[in-house]
Amino acid sequence: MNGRGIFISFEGIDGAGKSTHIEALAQAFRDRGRIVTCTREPGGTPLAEALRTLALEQAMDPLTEALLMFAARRDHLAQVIEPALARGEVLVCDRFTDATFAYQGGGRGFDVQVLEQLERWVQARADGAVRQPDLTLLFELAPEVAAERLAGARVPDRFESQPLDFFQRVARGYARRAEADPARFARIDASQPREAVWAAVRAAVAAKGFW
Ligand SMILES: Nc1ncnc2c1ncn2[C@@H]1O[C@H](COP(=O)(O)OP(=O)(O)O)[C@@H](O)[C@H]1O
Ligand SMILES: Cc1cn([C@H]2C[C@H](O)[C@@H](COP(=O)(O)OP(=O)(O)O)O2)c(=O)[nH]c1=O
Repeated sequence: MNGRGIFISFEGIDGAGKSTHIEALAQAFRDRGRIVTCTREPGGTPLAEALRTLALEQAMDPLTEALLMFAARRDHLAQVIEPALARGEVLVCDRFTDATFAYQGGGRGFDVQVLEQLERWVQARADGAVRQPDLTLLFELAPEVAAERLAGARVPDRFESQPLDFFQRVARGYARRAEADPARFARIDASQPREAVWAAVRAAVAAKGFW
């Protein structure tokens, strides 16, 4: 059963606990009869996954890194996100543009005005509006705690191996985005036990009237 298209993004620093809940949220929508696409950024199409590998493994200057993120996003929007929303499906995405503002803008210190221009170009919809998620679940957790959770959990990539102060800047970048658009964001205290975090995710989705 399809309804109106719903676009939900998961955001937060590495190790905040996003991946732990994404599939459960997708399943909860499926249990309510919805068709769900679970996807991620950078990635989600063959081209964008190739760009992801480059961005996560190769050293590059900050503008190149930002352009790769937006190039991957453009392909993902055109091939996957916009078609799924047009079909009235639910699209759950592990990170979207807020991650670029947090990691490239906050973490790397890249010019946020340039990112805003890229955002307007890359996310332009056919009707001229700028595509944004309908709901962004922002998992907030102290970088020290996230680093402890990640220690030993997986091999760190080029971002995960950054020092704590990088993630403090990333977290501030996310907070600025949330403050600028509070209606879109649900800020979730990710320091709670898994069950309490899951309850907060469900409550945020319910508060939007999505089920
Ligand atoms: N609420 C929680 N309390 C303690 N550990 C958690 C919690 N949520 C997730 N974890 C663990 O923390 C680690 C990082 O979680 P993950 O979901 O992969 O984070 P992310 O996708 O945000 O990088 C994993 O080992 C996961 O099992
Ligand atoms: C979408 C996006 C991700 N990133 C970074 C954040 C993450 O460290 C990394 C990959 O995200 P993620 O999929 O969360 O990594 P993992 O599969 O290891 O959990 O890319 C950016 O720097 N900018 C962006 O625009």
